[in-house]
Amino acid sequence: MDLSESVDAENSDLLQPLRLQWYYVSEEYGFVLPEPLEDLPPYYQPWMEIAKNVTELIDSHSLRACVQKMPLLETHLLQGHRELRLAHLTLSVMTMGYVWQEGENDTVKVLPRTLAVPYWAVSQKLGLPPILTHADAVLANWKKKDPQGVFSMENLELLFTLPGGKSVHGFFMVTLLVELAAVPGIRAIPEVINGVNQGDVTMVTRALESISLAIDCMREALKLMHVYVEPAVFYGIMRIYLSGWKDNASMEDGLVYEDVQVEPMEFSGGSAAQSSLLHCFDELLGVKHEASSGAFLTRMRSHYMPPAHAHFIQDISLSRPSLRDFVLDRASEPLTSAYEHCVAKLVALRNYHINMVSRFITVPASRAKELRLRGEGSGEERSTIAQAPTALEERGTGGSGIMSFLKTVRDRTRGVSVSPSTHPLGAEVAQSNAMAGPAQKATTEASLLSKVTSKLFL
Ligand code: HEM
Repeated sequence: MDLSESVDAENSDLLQPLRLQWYYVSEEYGFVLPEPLEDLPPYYQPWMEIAKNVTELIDSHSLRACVQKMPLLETHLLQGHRELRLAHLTLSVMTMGYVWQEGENDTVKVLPRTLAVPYWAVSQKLGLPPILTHADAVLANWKKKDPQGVFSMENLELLFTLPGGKSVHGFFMVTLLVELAAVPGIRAIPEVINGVNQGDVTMVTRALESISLAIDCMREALKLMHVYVEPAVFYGIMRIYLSGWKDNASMEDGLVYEDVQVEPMEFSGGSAAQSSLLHCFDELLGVKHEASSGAFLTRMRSHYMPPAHAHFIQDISLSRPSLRDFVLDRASEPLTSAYEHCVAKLVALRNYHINMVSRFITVPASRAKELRLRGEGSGEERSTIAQAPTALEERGTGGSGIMSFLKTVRDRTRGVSVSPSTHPLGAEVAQSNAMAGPAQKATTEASLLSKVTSKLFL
């Protein structure tokens, strides 16, 4: 069975012990695609040649012309899941470049058939949308320079890049390290569910302890974003290439995929909201999201993740009795404390992320506004922040109203606590609330790296 197919009913019967391999989740890599292919068969070289040179072609304003001259290739020669994932990534990189080559003021209404037809076919086979997703840009876009070496920023390379130089490598590879840091927590999920089914309090308690440790490691890995990504470059240059054509004022009508469908289609841009990690932890802990943020997250899950991973999340949500009910029912102090730690760590992670979004989006957005109003700024600012698309100013790449969305999601996470007034990690949560961007700047790269790599077992 392929990762793109849904898990069969027999396997997903939760009376059997839950296993990661049913859902193509790796014990070693979690949701990350193990050892992605680097090249397609020779027939697909026209795609590879353009996709490998996308940034240069954008710089010289010639990507659109190249794509229009590209031959229309068949997709039936693509074999197996990894070839399809590489094809999707290749076509996604070309599409984002094609649409946004001239910035927000000269977008296109039609994606030419040379790109649209194979892109649609590959997307259908994978169950992914025809736009760059987290599953492409992060999960399937990596290579170790030294295959025997560790997963570290220095030893990781992107297969494909987009405009933004080193910050693009930083953004995708730090996100990859967050995915990898979560793996022990993902491995512990079946233990929690199977432990609850067997009424084994000790097993559930231990598995929850692994999960809270893994969430801590995710937060440590996330800190590297401040070291490897320039906020001005992220905001002014990179962000547009991640953005989509749904709820986007500069592409109000969406995009016509030529020879696929006459009517335009709308798709959200790439975002780590499409990562399966937090969806899994939310479902396990019983976090119930508020209507509109919940609808956004459900849309990300249903349409922007590999289907087998979305199925895993769904099966976690369906497991009965729920973990939270089990914790309340058993009233065991170590079990309750382990559950509360997970909730608190997840709140702390979301708080950290909110502060990061403020540094990478809110602050540069207000500077960009100021520059536009006053027409000032250094040469560097004019070549980065000042270029930022105005349509994305207050919206996430997925089109959401960023801060209120993120805070609502964080508050709902906090709300799942079984003893909110006596939060065991109240102080830690409060501290992470107070840690705004500049404070983190003071943390040296060396100390961050040593902390993270010492926990990155891989
Ligand atoms: C510079 C780095 C980052 C920025 C600026 C950023 C920005 C955003 C924005 C604007 C949203 C709102 C939804 C959307 O627009 O798609 C979002 C959501 C989200 N992001 Fe990030 N993000 C960053 C890195 C990461 C990383 C590394 C992860 C971890 C894998 C992550 C995980 C999430 C999750 C899970 C959501 C959904 C909301 C939630 O569950 O709390 N983000 N992010």
